[in-house]
Amino acid sequence: MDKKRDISMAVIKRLPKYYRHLAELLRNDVDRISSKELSDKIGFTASQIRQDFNCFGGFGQQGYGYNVKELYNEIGKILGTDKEYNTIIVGAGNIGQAIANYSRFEKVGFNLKGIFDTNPKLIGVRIKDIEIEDVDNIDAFLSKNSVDIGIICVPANTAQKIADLFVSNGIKGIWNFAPVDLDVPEDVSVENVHLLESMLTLVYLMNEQKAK
Ligand SMILES: NC(=O)c1ccc[n+]([C@@H]2O[C@H](COP(=O)([O-])OP(=O)(O)OC[C@H]3O[C@@H](n4cnc5c(N)ncnc54)[C@H](O)[C@@H]3O)[C@@H](O)[C@H]2O)c1
Repeated sequence: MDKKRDISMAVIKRLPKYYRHLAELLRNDVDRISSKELSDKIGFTASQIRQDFNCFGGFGQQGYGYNVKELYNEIGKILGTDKEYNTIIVGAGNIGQAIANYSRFEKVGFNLKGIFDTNPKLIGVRIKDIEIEDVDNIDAFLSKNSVDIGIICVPANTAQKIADLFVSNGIKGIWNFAPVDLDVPEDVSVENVHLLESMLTLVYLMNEQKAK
């Protein structure tokens, strides 16, 4: 059975948070946890948690609470962290370099394979063990290397061009940091990280609190 079928985006968006908290419980050698204890830890209500888990078959809660390791593995499978993903970054400026230097991604199976830019001052510079290449080499690179996720860290006015380049080379996942809505075919998934939108949400929430 396809467990992901008909699952709402709201539930899917909560899964990474469950996954992160379960990883912490595992690091702290916690074997079992009830939905009430998870609720105290995560902040979602216990009934919300049970409802979320029921979408995926309930994860076989028996007796007292959930088996943390099993729950962690199951949620990992649903999210797809039981596989590894090859990634490339296009745009090696502030954001691109920050992502390239963030070591946690590799620990959970996101393997950075290439970094591309147009700036001659950056081409040839190494970030960790990867040399930044000219973006003109990207077609050749992608014809030789299998890449799952393309990460867009270029200015907004070139982001669509880079997305088109990814799509034409068969990349099916795009992590987009540029503040534009990309136009891609249906079988290509895009996750936008629009920092300004996030900041505007924060400001809205702060002002709402003040108004109470
Ligand atoms: N830095 C932030 O805090 C921040 C916040 C929100 C959004 N963003 C967005 O993220 C993106 C990157 O931001 P940044 O601060 O890292 O910018 P940046 O100017 O530091 O880096 C952009 C890099 O893209 C390269 N580039 C330009 N055109 C290219 C092309 N066609 N192919 C390959 N490389 C190309 C540039 O040479 C540069 O190195 C932008 O769209 C920006 O709006 C950044």
